[in-house]
Amino acid sequence: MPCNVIAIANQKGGVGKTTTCTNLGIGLATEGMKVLLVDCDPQGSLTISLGHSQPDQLPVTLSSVLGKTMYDTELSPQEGILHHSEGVDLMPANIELSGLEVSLVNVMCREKILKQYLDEIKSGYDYILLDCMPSLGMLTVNTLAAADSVLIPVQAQYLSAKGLEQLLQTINKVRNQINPKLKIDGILLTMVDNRTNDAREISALLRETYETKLKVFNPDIPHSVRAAETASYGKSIFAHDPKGKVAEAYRNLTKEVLKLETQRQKSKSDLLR
Ligand SMILES: Nc1ncnc2c1ncn2[C@@H]1O[C@H](COP(=O)(O)OP(=O)(O)OP(=O)(O)O)[C@@H](O)[C@H]1O
Repeated sequence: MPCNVIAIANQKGGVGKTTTCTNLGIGLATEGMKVLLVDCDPQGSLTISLGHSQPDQLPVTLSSVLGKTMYDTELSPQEGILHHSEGVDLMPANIELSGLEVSLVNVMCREKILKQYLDEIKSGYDYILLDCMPSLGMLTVNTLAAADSVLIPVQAQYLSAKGLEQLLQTINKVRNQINPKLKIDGILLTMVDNRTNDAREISALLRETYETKLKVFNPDIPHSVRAAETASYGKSIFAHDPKGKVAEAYRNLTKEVLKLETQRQKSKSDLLR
C-alpha cells in the first residue's frame, strides 16, 4: 500500500486538530498500519499530548530536519523520530519551528520543503498525519503541498463555519498551483454537545451546507471531559477511556478513513483495466 499523507487542517485554533491527529493516528496503528504523526505547529501541542511535556528540550525536532532539508545537509531516515507506547511514531515540534517558517520565505521551492523531507521517509509508513498549526501561513501551505488529502475538523460553532470558506479557498489555490492531486477527505464535526439546541442547529446547518460538495464524517465527535483530559496524560482516548463515546467515535472515524483508501485503490485499479 502506498503511503497516505493526510493534513489535519483548520486555521481556526482549538477545533480539535491535535486531538484528531492523536486518536486517528493511534486508531490506524491499532488496525495494523505503520503511522507517523508530524507536529507541524510551533506550539508543540501534539508533542506534549504524546507525553513530551518539555518540547523545547528535545534535541531534534521538525525544524531541525526541515533546516537540513533546506540546505541539502545529509539526514538519516529515523533522525529525531520518537516512538509512542501506543504504536505510533512522532516527529516532534517546538517553538523553533516559528523561526524556520520565517526563514522559508527566502528559500527556493519554499512551499515544498516539508514534501521533500516526507518523500525521504514515507516508504517506512502506511499513513503520515500532519497536525497543522492554526494559520494559513507558509507552514500550512507546506502541509497542503505535501499531503495527498486534507481532513478538516470543525467545531460546531457559527464562526468555525465561516472560517471554513477561507480554508477551502486556500486548498483550491494549492491544488491549482502546487499540488493538483490534493483531495479533501471530509469535514469532521468535533466537540459536539448534542444536549444544546445551538450545537444541534449548527451541526445540522453545516451538514446541509456542505454535504452536497464534501463528505461530512458520520458520526460527529461528541464533547466529553474525558477527551479533554487525554493530552495531560500523554495517551489516546482509547487508553484513557476505551468504552466512552469519544473513543467509539474515533474508532468509527478510523474505519471511515481506511474505507476511503480502499475505495481509492479500487477506483485506480478500475481505471487501469
Ligand atoms: N471531544 C472533545 N471533548 C472535549 N474537549 C475536547 C474534545 N476534543 C478536544 N478537546 C479539547 O479542546 C481543546 C482544543 O483541542 P485541540 O488541541 O485538539 O485543538 P487544535 O485545533 O489542535 O488547537 P490548536 O489550533 O491550538 O492547535 C483541548 O483542550 C482539547 O483537550
